Amino acid sequence: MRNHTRESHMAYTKIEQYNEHVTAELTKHYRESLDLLGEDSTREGLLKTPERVAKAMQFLTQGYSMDAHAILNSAKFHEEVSEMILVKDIELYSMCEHHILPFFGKAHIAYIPNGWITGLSKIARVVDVYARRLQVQERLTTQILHAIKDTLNPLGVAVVIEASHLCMMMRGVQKQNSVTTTSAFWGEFEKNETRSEFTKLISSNLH
Ligand SMILES: Nc1nc2c(ncn2[C@@H]2O[C@H](COP(=O)(O)OP(=O)(O)OP(=O)(O)O)[C@@H](O)[C@H]2O)c(=O)[nH]1
Ligand SMILES: [Zn+2]
Repeated sequence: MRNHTRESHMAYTKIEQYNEHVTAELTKHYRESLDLLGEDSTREGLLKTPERVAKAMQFLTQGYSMDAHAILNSAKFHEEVSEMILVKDIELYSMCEHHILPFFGKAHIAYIPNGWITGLSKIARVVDVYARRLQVQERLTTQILHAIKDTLNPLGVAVVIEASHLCMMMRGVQKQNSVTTTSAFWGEFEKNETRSEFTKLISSNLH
C-alpha cells in the first residue's frame, strides 16, 4: 500500500495513521465514560464506539504532529510579486479547549510577498495544522499569522477567522446565531489603507 508519494505526503498529514497504544488506552477511557454517563457500553450499537471515538479524537488532534513551517517551505517559490495574495473562505473545524466541543467557520488569509510565495493549498493546510488541536479561536488566528510571517518573510500578513462555537450553541449560554470574529494583522496590514483593501476583498462576493 505504501508508495513514495504516500510516504512523503504522510510526512506532515498523517492520514489514517493511529497510534495503537493511544487507541487502546483511549478506547478504555471512552468505554468507562459511556458507562459513567448512564449508557450500557456492552449494547450492540455501542460496542465499537469507544474505539471509533478514540480514532476520531486522534484525527481531530493530528495537528500536534504536523509542522506548519515544513508545509509552507515544501512549496516555496522565488517570485517578484508585490500585490496582496488572498485566500478566503477556507473552511475550518476545530475544538475549543474549554469544553472539547467543535467550533467551525471560515478563515481568510492574505499576505504581501517579499520575494517568496508559497503554494496556495499550503495556506489552507496551515489552517488545519493549527485547527486540529484543542484551541481558542484567538490563538488559532495568531498561530496561522506567525507561521506565514516566519516562513515567507513577507511584507505583511492578515488573518481573519469567523466561527460558531457549539459550546455556546448546544449548551451554556445557548446562542444559536452568534458568530465570533477574530483577526490578526502584521506589517503592511497594520496600515489602514492595506487593511481596508483586505476587508473590502473578504466581504465582496466576487469569485
Ligand atoms: N476567548 C475564547 N473563549 C472561548 C473560546 N471557546 C470557548 N470559549 C469560552 O470559554 C469560557 C469558559 O468559561 P467558564 O465560565 O470557565 O466555563 P463555563 O462555565 O462552561 O461557561 P459557559 O460556557 O458560559 O457556561 C466560556 O465563556 C466559553 O464561551 C474561544 O475560542 N475563545
Ligand atoms: Zn467551549
